[in-house]
Amino acid sequence: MKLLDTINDPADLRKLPRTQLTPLAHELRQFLLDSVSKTGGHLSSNLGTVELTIALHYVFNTPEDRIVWDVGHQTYSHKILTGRRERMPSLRQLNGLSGFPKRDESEYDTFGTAHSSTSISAALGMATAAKIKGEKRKAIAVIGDGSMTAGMAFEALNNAGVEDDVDLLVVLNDNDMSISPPVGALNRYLARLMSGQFYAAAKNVGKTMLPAPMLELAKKLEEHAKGMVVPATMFEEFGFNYIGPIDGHDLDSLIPTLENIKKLKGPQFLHVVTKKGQGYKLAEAEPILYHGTGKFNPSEGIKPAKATKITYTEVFGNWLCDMAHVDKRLVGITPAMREGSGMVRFNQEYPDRYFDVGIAEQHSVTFAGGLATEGMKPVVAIYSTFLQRAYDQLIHDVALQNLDVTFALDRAGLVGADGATHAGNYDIAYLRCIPNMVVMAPSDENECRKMLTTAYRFDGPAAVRYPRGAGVGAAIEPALDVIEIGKGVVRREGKGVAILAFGSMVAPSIKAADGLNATVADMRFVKPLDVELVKQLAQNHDYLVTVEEGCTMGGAGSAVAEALAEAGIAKPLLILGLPDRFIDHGDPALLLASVGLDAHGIGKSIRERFGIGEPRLVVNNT
Ligand SMILES: Cc1ncc(C[n+]2csc(CCOP(=O)(O)OP(=O)(O)O)c2C)c(N)n1
Ligand SMILES: CC(=O)[C@@H](O)[C@H](O)COP(=O)(O)O
Ligand SMILES: [Mg+2]
Repeated sequence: MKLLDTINDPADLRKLPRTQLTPLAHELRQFLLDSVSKTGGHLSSNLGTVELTIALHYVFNTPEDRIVWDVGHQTYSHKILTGRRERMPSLRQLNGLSGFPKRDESEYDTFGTAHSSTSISAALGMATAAKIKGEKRKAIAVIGDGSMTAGMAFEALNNAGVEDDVDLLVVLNDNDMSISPPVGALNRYLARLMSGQFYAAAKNVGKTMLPAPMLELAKKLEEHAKGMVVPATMFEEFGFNYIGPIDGHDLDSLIPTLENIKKLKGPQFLHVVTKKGQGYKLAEAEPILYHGTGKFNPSEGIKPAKATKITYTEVFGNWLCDMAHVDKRLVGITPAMREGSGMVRFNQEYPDRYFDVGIAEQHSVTFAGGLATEGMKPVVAIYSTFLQRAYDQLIHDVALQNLDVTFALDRAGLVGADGATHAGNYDIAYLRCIPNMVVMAPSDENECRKMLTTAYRFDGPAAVRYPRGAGVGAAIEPALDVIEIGKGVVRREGKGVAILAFGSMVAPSIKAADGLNATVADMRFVKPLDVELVKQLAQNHDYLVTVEEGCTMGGAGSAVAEALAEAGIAKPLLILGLPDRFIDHGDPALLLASVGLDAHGIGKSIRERFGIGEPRLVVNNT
């Protein structure tokens, strides 16, 4: 029997002798590779945290001690060791295991994560609660070097470092990678800590320039460095007891260190060094490719995808390069999502105008604002869900000053396997209420390109929101043409019912309209809304329907309702979109169908609401 099969919860793990942990790690790594290659998922980060996960559950008394995993994309080993091994084949599928920690999935998932850099704040909250309630337990935040770049992580360190009597441990899992290669001064600093050069530099500086007491300090630094218990200026300055760096794949190093830390009070900081993709050569060599995978054969590795339809992300990436070619003022900004946002080619072709600012959505928006004040033309490529982080910056630092920033909002609407945390359901509602903003939603790839150009040429803040994956397969015109701002187009003439569709919902609405003989308008603009078109459709039809892949509350349908009310038009109006609940992970088409946003669902909702019968089957008897 395999060791792994005997572990149904961490209590079983803690019964094993230390000598069995290394064989267990081998089994776990093999299980991960087999399992993720069949389901898809976040592979490299999980392969890199096998030993760390075993060590944490072995040393600490989970779930009594709380572990908060930052982002949570590295928690598959944690799921396997906490009673969910047999559910791994359902990972990220409808009604299956989530790809992230979820409080309602297991008591070991102490905090829901997926957006990065929240773990230290949450663990500090837990440690503080334990202190107030007089309960003895550790709260442990496990955070990656990429996630450590976010302001929020530093806000938490700043808060925690002065709390001498909280039982908090921050484990920095430093694999020298974000999704893409890591960026910024923090990364440089961590690299210096790891190489020990920092201490050599301190010593040299001490010898040549420093007065006697500082020389003494430099000597101490060197001594500590040799003993691997290194005072790291920055984390110590924040008030943490810094320990490390230690090898995060060496259980003989991890376990005694964690056992020692367990006895210490106050904020502790353990710096662990791991390798993304550890143990699977292909992932070690290409951690970016294996960060998030589909299904693949582990003995062959990921094969280049067969040419299928171009994705919206690629439409954006190509547009960005074309626009940069004709306008030297263009700068492209990504908060740590170069690959996902389609900016690899732009990075290669325009390295001086490409800015990966780290996982720093707030900064990315204000940085763009600053660039715009100087006449540059910033394009911020950002996932709809991550722009939520920068809402104040969007209002205060861009829109209020009417600055010329283009927002390319990827992953708008349901995203599928990543689930509710990553779904871009709210951007229409949160953008349309901001003065000065222009908000567009393309119905196909060609319209997307035109809208990006329109947003870019518009002298003010403008957003184009487009979904994950491919569109309808429309031919893309190479020209950089604009469309008229605030104008929709009628795509199908019909009678009785007019469907006012936005973005990705235009295609299924047209299909639905065939069975209803309804009119369909591609509204194109959420803001400014084409009020004239709304009035005209209201005049010529009995019923109006709006359809959007966004929350119905405050969304594009609400905009239409407001316009009708403003014009004093009373017309039966059905608003279709995403309901007022979080929608879990699963296949995107199934998810859309489950909320009635496929052609069948749209047609059905319209018939039911307005009492329109099924289309009669015409039988040709001749
Ligand atoms: C707020 C936010 N922005 C962006 C992301 C997308 N994202 C997920 S993992 C990741 C890289 C994290 O790097 P690190 O913490 O070092 O973990 P690793 O992938 O190296 O294991 C990014 C950018 C996110 N989840 N949350
Ligand atoms: C964990 C995380 O936030 C990212 O890795 C995310 O899963 C990427 O999503 P896409 O696959 O849509 O780029
Ligand atoms: Mg990392």
